[in-house]
Amino acid sequence: MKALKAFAPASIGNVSLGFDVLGAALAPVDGTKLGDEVEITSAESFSLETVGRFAHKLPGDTDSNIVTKCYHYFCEQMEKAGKPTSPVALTLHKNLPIGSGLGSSASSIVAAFAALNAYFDTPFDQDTLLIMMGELEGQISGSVHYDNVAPCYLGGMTLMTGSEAPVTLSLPLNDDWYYAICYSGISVSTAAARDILPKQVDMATALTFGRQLGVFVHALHAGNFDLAASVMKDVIAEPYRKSLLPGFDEARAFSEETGALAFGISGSGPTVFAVCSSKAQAEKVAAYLTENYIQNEDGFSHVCQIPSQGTLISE
Ligand SMILES: Nc1ncnc2c1ncn2[C@@H]1O[C@H](COP(=O)(O)OP(=O)(O)O)[C@@H](O)[C@H]1O
Ligand SMILES: N[C@@H](CCOP(=O)(O)O)C(=O)O
Repeated sequence: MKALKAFAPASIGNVSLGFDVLGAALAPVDGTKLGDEVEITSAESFSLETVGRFAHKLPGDTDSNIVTKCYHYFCEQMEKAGKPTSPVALTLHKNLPIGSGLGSSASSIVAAFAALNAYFDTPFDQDTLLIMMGELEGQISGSVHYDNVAPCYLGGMTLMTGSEAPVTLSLPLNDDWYYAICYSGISVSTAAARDILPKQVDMATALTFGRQLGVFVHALHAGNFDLAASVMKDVIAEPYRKSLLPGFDEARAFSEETGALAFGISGSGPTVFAVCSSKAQAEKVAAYLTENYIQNEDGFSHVCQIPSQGTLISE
């Protein structure tokens, strides 16, 4: 019987300065597997089983699970392409909290599509699959954005092109940066956190956004990481979203006092991240966040780096 699994890591959407166009995969340095996993095997009829730490927070009915929607969408696309499918049994290991800002829905979507594509002998190329992933992410959050699905699938830090081929570009990574991340334990709906944003930005904000993104990309390619860090500021979403995040200003203040290079909201929150120039500094910020930013037993902190590996397929 054919069987395989796909692990898809957590990710930071926006990375502060790139609303909807910049994202980064995350891997805890202690080896914790932070991400969802989908197992796939042949079956008489389609089924989805959900297990894992956050499975109990998923919608009760299988049809509402985004993984089921991925399966049906994948089969439709296969039919359009004149390729055969067969029923499969899926198991979703829901390890990421929902509404966390860690790309939880993206992780399930990417793991599902990657598992299906591998199981059916790679009928779709990378860009086609990314477009399918973005479509499903859009169904959940209210608008198509690739800043979680792209790094989750491909790894690294990815910049969206706005084009269909390639959908995304990989940016150079700084191996010396460590990311202290902390999920507070509360849930923030991405769709709701998008709804509170103004539909238009003023000229000054647009100019700052464009300048920062241009400088950031240049600085990474030039290996000038201090310059890159200096423009990691969110002028689009943070001013509106931080009101949803108890303890955000205090956490930023501590992070800055400790010498962190940048601090911001991961995706639509409540997870926050600090970019640190050493592992020891990231550990110090993570310890503060654990003590002061976590609100309940669902919360957690990790010291992470950005892995160059995204989704991993294994037997
Ligand atoms: N496999 C899944 N993983 C995450 N969310 C799912 C899944 N299936 C369905 N959902 C629903 O999709 C929505 C995801 O909310 P969202 O705020 O976008 O989460 P996140 O920001 O963590 O991706 C929730 O209403 C959740 O119940
Ligand atoms: N660019 C999106 C990212 C949402 O990330 P999530 O992890 O909160 O789903 C946004 O900022 O709305």
